[in-house]
Amino acid sequence: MHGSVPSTLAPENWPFSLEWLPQPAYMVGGAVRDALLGRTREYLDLDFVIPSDAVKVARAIARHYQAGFVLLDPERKIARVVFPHATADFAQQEGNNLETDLHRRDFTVNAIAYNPHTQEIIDPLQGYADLEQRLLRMVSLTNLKDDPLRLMRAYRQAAQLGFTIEPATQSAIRSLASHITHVAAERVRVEIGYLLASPQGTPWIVKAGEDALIAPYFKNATCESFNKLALVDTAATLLTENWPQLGLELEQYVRDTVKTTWLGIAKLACLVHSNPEVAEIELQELTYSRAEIRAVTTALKLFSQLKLTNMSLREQYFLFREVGIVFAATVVLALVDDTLVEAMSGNKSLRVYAPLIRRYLNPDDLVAHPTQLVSGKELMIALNIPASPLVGELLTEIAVAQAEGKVSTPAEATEFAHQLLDG
Ligand SMILES: Nc1ccn([C@@H]2O[C@H](COP(=O)(O)OP(=O)(O)OP(=O)(O)O)[C@@H](O)[C@H]2O)c(=O)n1
Repeated sequence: MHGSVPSTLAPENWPFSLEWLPQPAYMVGGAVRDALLGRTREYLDLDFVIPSDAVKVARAIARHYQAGFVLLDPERKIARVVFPHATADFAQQEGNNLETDLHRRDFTVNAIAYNPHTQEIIDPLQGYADLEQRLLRMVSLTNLKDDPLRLMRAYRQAAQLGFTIEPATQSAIRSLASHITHVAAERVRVEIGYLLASPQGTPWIVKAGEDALIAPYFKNATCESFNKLALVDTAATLLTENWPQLGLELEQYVRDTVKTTWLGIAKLACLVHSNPEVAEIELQELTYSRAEIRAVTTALKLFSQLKLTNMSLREQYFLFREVGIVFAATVVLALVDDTLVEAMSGNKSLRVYAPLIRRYLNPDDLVAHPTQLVSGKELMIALNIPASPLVGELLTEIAVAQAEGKVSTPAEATEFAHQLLDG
């Protein structure tokens, strides 16, 4: 039918032997879709449908290969086997036959099955034709309604695959938009995370916004907020071209479990309410981690300070202390703001931040990266003072003096603190 079956589907490339699968058994979902598209995946993520005993099969494979086993859904009988470089999910077939199972899925391109025993492709919904046209077409409106996360998955998959959403599907999504709030916020957060993670996601999160899927989470986001997302991508490219090290930082994840890069943090800062307290509530509702919430609110709070010219060394010291590792994301936000406010050419605007960026990237710069000349304990002994907030204040003043070049040795630092006390 579609020529030869791609070799990426072949059991030789699986983390387990075909012998472990009963007959019949089917591979479905993203792995089949991507193989037919010729897309290679960094991480192998296989989905199997088995008419009966799916959990039992998964358990046996996990045991034999000493792989991890997770019972994902005891009711629907779905289990996961986690190999060092791959994951395989085994689900009990829904309904009496494979066709019924495929008819319950989200989009036609995700409803193509492959039988590894016979090497047959089973495609009752003509998903292959949609793959060729690079179209995401719903299986049915009812299916979208049954699991409204699928509304958001459409935009995310369109972004990742470089597809478009078929017009009737898009209308159906619009008509069901209010259903998105029936889905666990955590699942929505994951999809939004993908859309914010790369420039390919930007036009699609804008579309999701136009189709009323984002408003329930970011109630105050306006057209301007969405327009800023593309500016974030541009600003990040500009920074990366000029300071590759800063570009690398933007790609770093804030936390491994919640997949948000610093670039994602800058984009979240564009969508949330400009008041950090309201922003915090919005992000909490989407189940963002505390580290991520703090990153967004810090960037929001500090980006305008980066623009101040003639900042004293003292002010710069406190700015770096507060901004910490959110620096790159904060510069991005400042650049975006410049573009909006002054329609400046990027390069001209970049120059404003160059001195701060150079400090940040220089590990020996004492304003951005102070070292501790004396510890609190040493100070307490040398000055004969008890533990109190005063010790912290003295340490800060020493660090500022060091940044200003007034002290550079432990002895000078102690003497400086002595004078402060006496004065
Ligand atoms: N809300 C969902 C989630 C998944 N699926 C079905 O389950 C398959 C596997 O889901 P998942 O692994 O989440 O996504 P993939 O399509 O494999 O794609 P990706 O790896 O890009 O997320 C999908 O292809 C689709 O057939 C669905 O119908 N509805």
